Amino acid sequence: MGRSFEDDPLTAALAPPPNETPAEKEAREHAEAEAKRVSDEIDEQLKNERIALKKRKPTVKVLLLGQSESGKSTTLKNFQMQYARETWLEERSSWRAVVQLNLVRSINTIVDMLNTATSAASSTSVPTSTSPLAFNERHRLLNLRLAPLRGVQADLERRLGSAAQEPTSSTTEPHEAMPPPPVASRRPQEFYVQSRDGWKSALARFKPWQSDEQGNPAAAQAAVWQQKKDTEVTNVIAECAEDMKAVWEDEVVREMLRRRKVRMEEAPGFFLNDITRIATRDYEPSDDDVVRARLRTLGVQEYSFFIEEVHTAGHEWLMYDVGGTRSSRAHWYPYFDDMDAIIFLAPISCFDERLVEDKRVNRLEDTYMLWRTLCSLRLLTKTQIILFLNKCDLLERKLHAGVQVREHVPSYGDRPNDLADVKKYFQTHFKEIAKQSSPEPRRFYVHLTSVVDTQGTAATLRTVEEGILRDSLRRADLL
Ligand SMILES: Nc1nc2c(ncn2[C@@H]2O[C@H](COP(=O)(O)OP(=O)(O)OP(=O)(O)O)[C@@H](O)[C@H]2O)c(=O)[nH]1
Ligand SMILES: [Mg+2]
Repeated sequence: MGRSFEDDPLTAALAPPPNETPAEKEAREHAEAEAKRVSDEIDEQLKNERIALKKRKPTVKVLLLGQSESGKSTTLKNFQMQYARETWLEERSSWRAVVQLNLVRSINTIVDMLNTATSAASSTSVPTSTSPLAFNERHRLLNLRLAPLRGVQADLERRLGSAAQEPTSSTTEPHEAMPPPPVASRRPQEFYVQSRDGWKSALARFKPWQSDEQGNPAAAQAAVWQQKKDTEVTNVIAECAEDMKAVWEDEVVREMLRRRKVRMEEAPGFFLNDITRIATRDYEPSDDDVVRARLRTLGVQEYSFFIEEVHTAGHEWLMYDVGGTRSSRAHWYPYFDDMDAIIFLAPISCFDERLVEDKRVNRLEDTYMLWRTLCSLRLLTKTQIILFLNKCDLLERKLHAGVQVREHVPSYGDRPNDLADVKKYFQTHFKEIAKQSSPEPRRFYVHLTSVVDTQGTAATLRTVEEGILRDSLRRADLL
């Protein structure tokens, strides 16, 4: 049986009092009308907010993928430089420590080799197929005079936030099916920083003193200590400038590097041709220096910036930069289902190199494998995937130096070993992989890039940005 009106406690509580006077009734009705007016106002406000929210464009999310050293962080730097100029300028001088570290590491690598070579030269009398390198007292002196740079490297590494752990090859045996070990795989070890907010927390230790830190004695003391350290490091580097230049430009050293098949110019964070400019007491990194500076990424790091547009209020962009070594790739997957676009970096100059973390694997083969996997994922059928065939400048340099693609990529066959043909071949190959592995037909977006060339990259980024935005808005409307 249904309950009567009087039985319902809520209705009873809201009902007017039974012995209400006309004045009380009038006051009550007035209060109720006022409450309704306020309630309607709130409803209207909520409705407007909902409409505004619907009108507001969604955040654009982009994931950068590719093997280690493919250029993901460098692409992100280009986006920052172009669209988050203020943050970029705030951070720029903090990159000095990274550039200094890159330079010092390169010199220490050469000095290490020189040490080994000079002691071997003085202790061995075994005849070699090539004439012995003509090391002399000058080389021994250079070794001695550059010794302080070891302390500088250790200090910079410690302060940048993490012990340097280089990914090592799981085996030293060459893979049977692979061509001989690549010349470019012998390179200086590099340094990485792991932090949730990417390079920000690493660079924070090198930020100039902020006036808003006044009144905080601990921060002030830390800043004084940091400044003292910065000055010490910079002084040692400046004092070694002439010797660094001498060792890098030395003909015997160059010959030693050639014989050992070490191509310093192709290594990440190459600054040896800029010693005179960088090894000074008042060195300030330029935009190009920051773009070329190498700091390896571990984990997944999020960066946000706002891109203004002429006809709309603009959009917030969230970019996710990931570590590309094999051990980092497990972290990629959770980010796949929420992205508007993926920019995949394929470094096509690496056709004759092997993975640092596994010397059995050719870097181009590894990139093909990643690309194939990405294109085949059902989860990504609606995600725009943009391919950057990157490091075209290094590709050109290699071809110019006479490296033959067909010796490392047998399917290249008898095609001419020139830049245009090689680029065309790779482009077609990646397109074919996408076509064969995609579960549904998808558009092939490709750009031939050298992301260290900031001007050229700026134009590419504008095209990419417009394409991603168009797609993202179309999908937002469909939802
Ligand atoms: N010459 C040349 N160097 C490049 C290019 N792209 C990137 N580099 C350099 O290659 C190095 C590696 O680039 P990163 O952007 O750090 O590579 P990543 O993909 O972020 O690597 P991980 O963080 O290890 O996954 C850096 O020193 C860059 O300056 C390019 O197109 N040409
Ligand atoms: Mg990176």
